[in-house]
Amino acid sequence: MSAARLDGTATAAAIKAELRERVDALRIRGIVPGLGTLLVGDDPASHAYVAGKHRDCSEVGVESIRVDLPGDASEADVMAAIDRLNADPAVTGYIVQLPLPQGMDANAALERIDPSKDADGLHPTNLGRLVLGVDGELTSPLPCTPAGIVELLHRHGVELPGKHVVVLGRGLTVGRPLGLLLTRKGIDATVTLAHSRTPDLATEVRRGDVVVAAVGVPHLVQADWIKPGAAVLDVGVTRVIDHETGKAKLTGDIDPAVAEVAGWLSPNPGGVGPMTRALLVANVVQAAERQLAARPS
Ligand SMILES: Nc1nc(=O)c2c([nH]1)NC[C@@H]1CN(c3ccc(C(=O)N[C@@H](CCC(=O)O)C(=O)O)cc3)C=[N+]21
Repeated sequence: MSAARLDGTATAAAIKAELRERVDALRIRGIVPGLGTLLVGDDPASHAYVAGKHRDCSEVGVESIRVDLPGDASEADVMAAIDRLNADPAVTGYIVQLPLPQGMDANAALERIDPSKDADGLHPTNLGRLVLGVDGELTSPLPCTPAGIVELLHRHGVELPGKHVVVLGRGLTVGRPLGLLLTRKGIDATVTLAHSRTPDLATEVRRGDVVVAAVGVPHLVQADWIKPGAAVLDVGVTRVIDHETGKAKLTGDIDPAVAEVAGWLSPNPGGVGPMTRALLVANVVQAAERQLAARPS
């Protein structure tokens, strides 16, 4: 038996086709959605991610506003760039690409973002609304990876109400907000949020009907940790040098043998990554729709 594929590439393509129609409808009403990205420094992985985001935007008719600062930019430079993105009417939503260079206060940067333009859903106001349970079409954005995971499961018919979801990792962009989202009314999962100080990960993971691994430890999750038939989502990415080719290879948190036990498995690449990007574009389009709704008629 081999797990069925949670195909993020195909699902993201379907979401982008739906978004294109919403973008066309906005353009008719005179609103052009635009995604801004603020990237500090020259980390090649971050550059590749940002380029991918702008590629997605061009596919759906969303404009791109790209701001790149050198690695030696000061915190004041970053704050000033954020203020300009807040003020730029062409930018309906934007992200500050993380991580910021060593020593820079990422939380201060996130707090400076206009919450109505927060395409990552990581501003404290929007994280607070996630806790309060305020969201929906015309209210506030959800963090992209958690929303992408829920959407990926939903569109493959994997039900969450009453299920036990084990999340590995408590990071700001995935684990922490995913736990909050999954336990909300309407999604109704029971969540175990495990992390590097959890004593016996294998025992925790064995309880999961759904397992989400977002820790960045290559092939951490073993086949004998998985309840047969469980849905397994591989979020982590680590660049590992392949000993045969000598080249860096993207390696997920899930051991490949898990495919023999799981009922569903998200490939990596091609799973959660493309969903994160599609939900980012969705947040930008939704921000533009909120602008339209707020416009005096
Ligand atoms: N403010 C902020 N928001 C983010 O959403 C954010 C961030 N900072 N910093 C870095 C992480 C990482 N991240 C990825 C998104 C998509 C893929 C993705 O689509 N990956 C492809 C493979 C790409 C490749 O081959 O290099 C895939 O999974 O198929 C990867 C990584 C968003 N992040």
